[in-house]
Amino acid sequence: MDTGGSSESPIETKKGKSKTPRKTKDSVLKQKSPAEFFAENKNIAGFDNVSVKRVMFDSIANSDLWFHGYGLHCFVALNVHTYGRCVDIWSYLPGKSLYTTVRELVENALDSAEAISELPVVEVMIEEIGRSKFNSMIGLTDLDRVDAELYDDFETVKAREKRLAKEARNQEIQAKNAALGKKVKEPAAAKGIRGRGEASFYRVICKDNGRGMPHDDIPNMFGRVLSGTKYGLKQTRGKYGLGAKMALIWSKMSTGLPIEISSSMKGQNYFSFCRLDIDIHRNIPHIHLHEKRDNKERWHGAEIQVVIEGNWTTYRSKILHYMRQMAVITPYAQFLFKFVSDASDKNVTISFARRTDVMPPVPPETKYHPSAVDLLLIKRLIAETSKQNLLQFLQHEFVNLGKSYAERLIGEMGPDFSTKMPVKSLTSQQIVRIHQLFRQAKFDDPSGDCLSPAGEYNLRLGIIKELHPDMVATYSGSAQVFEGHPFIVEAGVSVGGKDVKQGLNIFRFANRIPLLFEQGADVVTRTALKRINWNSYKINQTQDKIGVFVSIVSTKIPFKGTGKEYIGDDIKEIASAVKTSVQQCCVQLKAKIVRKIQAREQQERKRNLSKYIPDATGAIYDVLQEMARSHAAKRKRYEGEDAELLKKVSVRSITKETLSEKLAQHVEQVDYEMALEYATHSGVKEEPREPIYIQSLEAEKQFIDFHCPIFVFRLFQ
Ligand SMILES: Nc1ncnc2c1ncn2[C@@H]1O[C@H](COP(=O)(O)OP(=O)(O)OP(=O)(O)O)[C@@H](O)[C@H]1O
Repeated sequence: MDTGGSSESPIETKKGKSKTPRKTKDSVLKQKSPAEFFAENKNIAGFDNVSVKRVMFDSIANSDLWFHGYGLHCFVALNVHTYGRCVDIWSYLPGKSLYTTVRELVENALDSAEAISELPVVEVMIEEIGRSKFNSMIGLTDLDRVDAELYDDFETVKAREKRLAKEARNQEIQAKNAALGKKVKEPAAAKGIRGRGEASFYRVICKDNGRGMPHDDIPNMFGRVLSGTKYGLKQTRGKYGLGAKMALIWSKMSTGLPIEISSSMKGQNYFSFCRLDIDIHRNIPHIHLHEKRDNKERWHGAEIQVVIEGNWTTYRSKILHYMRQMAVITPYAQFLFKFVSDASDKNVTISFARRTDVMPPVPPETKYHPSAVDLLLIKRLIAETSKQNLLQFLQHEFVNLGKSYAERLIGEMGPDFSTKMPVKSLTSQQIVRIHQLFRQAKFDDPSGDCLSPAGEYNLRLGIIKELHPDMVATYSGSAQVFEGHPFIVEAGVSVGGKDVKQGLNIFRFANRIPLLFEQGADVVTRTALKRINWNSYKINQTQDKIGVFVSIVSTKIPFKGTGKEYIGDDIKEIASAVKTSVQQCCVQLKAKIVRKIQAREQQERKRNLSKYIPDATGAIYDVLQEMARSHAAKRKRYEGEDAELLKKVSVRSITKETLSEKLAQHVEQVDYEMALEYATHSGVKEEPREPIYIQSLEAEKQFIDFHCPIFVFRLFQ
């Protein structure tokens, strides 16, 4: 009989004995530790390591280079997209990790200093480590290459010839251009093919003056994924208990080196030193050294040191941009950033000085809002509460739930519930009922008391210091709520400035963290691009240099993903608050812009009018002379007759009307209205105010010579 040999039926051996069915590989149940999961999915935490390189198709298709350059261990896949004659090559190279490591350490440093209300001082150093140095650090002998073709930076004879010919051609073009007096581009440094095996290891050190860590907690804080002190309902930069561990996981994966932590808390006479790595499979710290050392200097804070593979060349500007934006949103902190390399021309030292001692208050921890909890959370709160009965539980574990409202809610829950019933005795169904009611009932919105926004002052200060704009307006909205979580949006809009490109320059901050990636999908970008009618505020969206700064703080920032890169556009409360805040800034700016336009127009008209200064001078001179003549005629009349009256003969006031009339008569293109307007703006009133008694003809001349330039100056200043 044919058994069919189906995979479901036991396999018959030749001797007719049955064998235990062999399970296919993918049906074996496995577990993964959180550390393993994040090691395999580093990209969700911002440790993406895929690089994309666009290459001319022709230049690689028939070339050995293709196979040598990308065909070995670095090659992952050839992207199916072709762009004209180019293809994208996706390769597994250390990418964003250096940036994310710096970011995670800096944010921890700031959280730590702010938690003890200490004005933060954060020092970051990235030291480039060449391959030889790295090898000697790990005790690996530096070997010379034997089989050169084995390496991904190997250049075939053909490829070398081609490159040299191209370089020679370029030089020739440059020389020709120079001879023709054309602009000559700086020749690019002779590239060759840069080996990916060159220096790409970095020691990252971040030191702060924060609160430090308790000695015994350090291993778990750094060696156990998803462990941290920032899980409560509180506005902090950190949230997931992941960042520092990801830096360690990446260091373990790329260099195999452990992380080193030095830390001391205020008043401690020792500091803790801990060197550890992480047991990825068990998600537990693997401690190499953990000891207390003498703290002679009595410093407090932490210094974290980690060695990772990375990419400074590509991420240099992102890292510096991040530090710069951090300085904008944290002007009360002092940052020192250093990049140190063996090639001293690559070294970078930047310090961002503290610009204010005004620090936002430490955000307090708050309780959950009834509309923001789910079933699991209610169960957890019940398990953790110290309150005995249902009424006390509702009153004390949630915000905006007073005694009488809690009693009304319990009444509404049904006959099975009572205020005095022990909260720990609630059944699963009863908890579902509470949850349902929390969803349906009305509650006052949570207040923003638990939030600590950067403050309009700090925002404005940061913008002015970093961008030197021509104009800036800021706005701080009141607390609002999404899904039971309070949030505050603050915004700043600037026009003009240093190093600002034309069009919209968007700066996003969430819980005082600058967000630099995934800009296109972010609520701030979308709002600025699509929902603000810039023209109506007299701002030209494409020509003006516009800075849009939006800072959102909340006990829960609805980031998309754990990488904290952007806030989606799908929460309507946030989208609308962002729009209002930006609009409010624009309204303020519009008033300034209108004033500026008017001043510019007036300036312009004056500039135009200044062409007529000589004519105007003549006209004014005429007016004054006329006055002097009439004065002289009077003098003549009284001379020898009435000495007393003669003494009183004065030069009468010149009025702006007289002046304007004369100007209009004598100055081409200036009519009476215009002259009057100018005379008024220029402050020409009655001149001279007091009668002037001129005793001689010489004095008359002096009067004219003195007053004529004054009028001209007033008119055209
Ligand atoms: N420089 C530091 N000073 C004091 N404590 C620190 C410092 N760095 C880390 N910690 C402690 O280690 C914990 C874990 O840090 P980690 O960066 O892994 O996560 P997190 O900051 O809590 O959250 P997130 O993953 O969102 O950044 C922190 O919650 C904090 O208690």
